[in-house]
Amino acid sequence: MNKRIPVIVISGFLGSGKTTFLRYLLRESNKKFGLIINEFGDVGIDGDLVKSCNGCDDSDEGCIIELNNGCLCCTVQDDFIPSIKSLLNFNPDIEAIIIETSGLALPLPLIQALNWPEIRTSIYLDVVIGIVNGESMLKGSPINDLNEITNQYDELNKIDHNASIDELFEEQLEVSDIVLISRADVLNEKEFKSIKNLIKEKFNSTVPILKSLNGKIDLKYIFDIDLKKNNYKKFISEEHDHNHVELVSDSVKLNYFLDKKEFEKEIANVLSEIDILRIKGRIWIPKKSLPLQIQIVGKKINTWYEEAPLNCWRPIDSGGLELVIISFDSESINKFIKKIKEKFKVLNVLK
Ligand SMILES: Nc1nc2c(ncn2[C@@H]2O[C@H](COP(=O)(O)OP(=O)(O)OP(=O)(O)O)[C@@H](O)[C@H]2O)c(=O)[nH]1
Repeated sequence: MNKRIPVIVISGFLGSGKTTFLRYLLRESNKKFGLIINEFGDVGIDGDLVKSCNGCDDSDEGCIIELNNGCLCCTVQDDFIPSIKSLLNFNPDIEAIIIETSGLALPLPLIQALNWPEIRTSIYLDVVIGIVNGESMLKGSPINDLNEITNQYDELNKIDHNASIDELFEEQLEVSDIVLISRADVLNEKEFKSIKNLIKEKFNSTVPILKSLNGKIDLKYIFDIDLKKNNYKKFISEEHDHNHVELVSDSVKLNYFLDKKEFEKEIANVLSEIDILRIKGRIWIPKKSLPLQIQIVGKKINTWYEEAPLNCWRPIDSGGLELVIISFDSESINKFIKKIKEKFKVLNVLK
């Protein structure tokens, strides 16, 4: 009989640090993983960022499946089960499967699906990791700048998103066997402890709550069997609401010339006028051999040069930009795209 393959689930709100942790895990563990990367937005930036870490090159993509449908928990039958089957069929030598859920996915339906008859003889759920943005939790919310963002929507008399964000956050943490507090590098000891206590009290949690410094943790918590709690098991038979935080996303490609400094300055200016939840993508700067990776959470801008896979979009002979933008409503995304077209020396807009 075949050995069952362990499955590791990584969850956490948008921008909490899931891909950063996954990249660390892939680089540091000497294992062959199959990966399912679920993203919100039609351009797979996260998948591109993990390809180089997983030892897969462009000709070996069978071990990474990218699902850009925003919510794996809603497409279990159509996407998730076939993805698990395909990983197992094409990569009989994988030692574990890692699922990075989108920041909007409710982990419970996914966890329950791992027990479906079609796949449960081949795999088993090993550990659920919940990641929390430590910097934003200092302000009392899983999202950076939530107050500013909700003020904007209150003014527009739109919707109150707090309830569903809280529910999503709660479910992500309730089912976790390990909680990682990201951005521990920018927290002092007192701040880390206060967030840890808050999580412990709120969720009556006895699971390990660890510091994650740019994804770095002690990996014995992932691979040491004795430390695992199977915390999700107590929720497995419960009926849960399947309400979602309503978000929208769009993407933009532009041909333009800017350097790194100018880009960061201009984008900070745009973001001082418009609140956007999450932006990711890359820009190609003329004469630079590597693209500049762009990661923005709230107003926090992070950039670095790193290769992108050969099959991703690139401008032909000039500089260019490709961004995925995620927000609570399309109005602010449209405003954002309009602004960057005005501010940057755009040559043409590509769709
Ligand atoms: N300083 C610092 N930055 C971090 C840390 N973890 C993540 N980040 C940054 O936070 C941003 C978002 O991190 P990601 O790992 O892409 O977050 P994510 O949860 O995968 O985001 P989504 O895919 O949008 O849900 C990036 O700019 C990261 O470099 C950390 O521990 N410290």
